[in-house]
Amino acid sequence: MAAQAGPLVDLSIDNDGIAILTMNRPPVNSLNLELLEEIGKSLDEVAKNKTKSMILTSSSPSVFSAGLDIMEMYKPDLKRAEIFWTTLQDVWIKLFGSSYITAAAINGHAPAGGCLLSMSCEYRVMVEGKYTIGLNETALGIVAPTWFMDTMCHTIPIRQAEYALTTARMFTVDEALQVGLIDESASDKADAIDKCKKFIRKFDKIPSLARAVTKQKIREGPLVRLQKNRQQDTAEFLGFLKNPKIQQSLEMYIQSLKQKAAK
Ligand SMILES: CCCCCCCC/C=C\C=C\CC(=O)SCCNC(=O)CCNC(=O)[C@H](O)C(C)(C)COP(=O)(O)OP(=O)(O)OC[C@H]1O[C@@H](n2cnc3c(N)ncnc32)[C@H](O)[C@@H]1OP(=O)(O)O
Repeated sequence: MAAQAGPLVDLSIDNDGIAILTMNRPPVNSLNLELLEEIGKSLDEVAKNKTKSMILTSSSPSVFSAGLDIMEMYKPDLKRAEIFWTTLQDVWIKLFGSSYITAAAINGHAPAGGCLLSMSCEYRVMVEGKYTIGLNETALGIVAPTWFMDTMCHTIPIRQAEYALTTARMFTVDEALQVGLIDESASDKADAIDKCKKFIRKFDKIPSLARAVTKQKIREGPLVRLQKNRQQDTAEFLGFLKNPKIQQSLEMYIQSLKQKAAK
């Protein structure tokens, strides 16, 4: 993977007071520990500055995020793996449970953890193209954690979520629109950001405390479930990493990604 040039995230506030959080870990914004830590810090900053809303996007021209960095799971240092997993849990709790308005401008592929980040926002606009979005864990021989599943069930009907999760379904932009996995499509990133802003402006006349408490109450179930089971969830993740069969599957998957990239 290319050496990192520049900061892993960019957090800017536009003239309307909307925070734009851009992931910047080329080539595919795979979520390693350092990127997750930076996303977490940015979410803290948005909350601390009482910014009314945030749009999550990517600096890549074709990938929103490739999901978790597989190298964090392949033959890992277990201490680092534990910190990696708890940092991912923290990011999800901060984003899914945020009081400010959130939207994702999905300007490219969004598999697995990339799909999770976008589903944790309140609104999704995806750029048209040959991009796909979904939770593909079962195709890798992995069981998506319960909070990944909960987030999908919070986004699309449970019947569709069960079918998508068990079949590792990756949705095209049109399919995602049809099932409600995304709310709108856009012609390019600028259009996606504009559409996210239009969504955010819908709340101009809604009292912000009522909006925030309503959001947090409707999201309370999945949040409480993870908060109560955090240690067990982490133990399951570490147990999964110690399984030789899983390590073998990850090795094969890494090889297939590298072969595809070399073509
Ligand atoms: C019983 C209860 C058990 C509970 C246990 C809990 C277990 C849960 C564990 C894990 C959960 C995991 C969720 C995840 O997020 S796993 C990650 C899944 N992600 C993917 O499968 C996506 C893989 N990537 C792609 O499909 C493509 O890269 C794509 C995003 C579509 C972009 O395609 P393209 O632009 O053509 O880029 P390349 O494929 O050429 O890739 C460029 C280089 O980037 C490397 N790469 C890609 N994805 C990843 C990744 N996720 N992690 C690390 N590295 C990645 C790829 O190998 C290329 O590298 P190189 O240039 O060195 O060859």
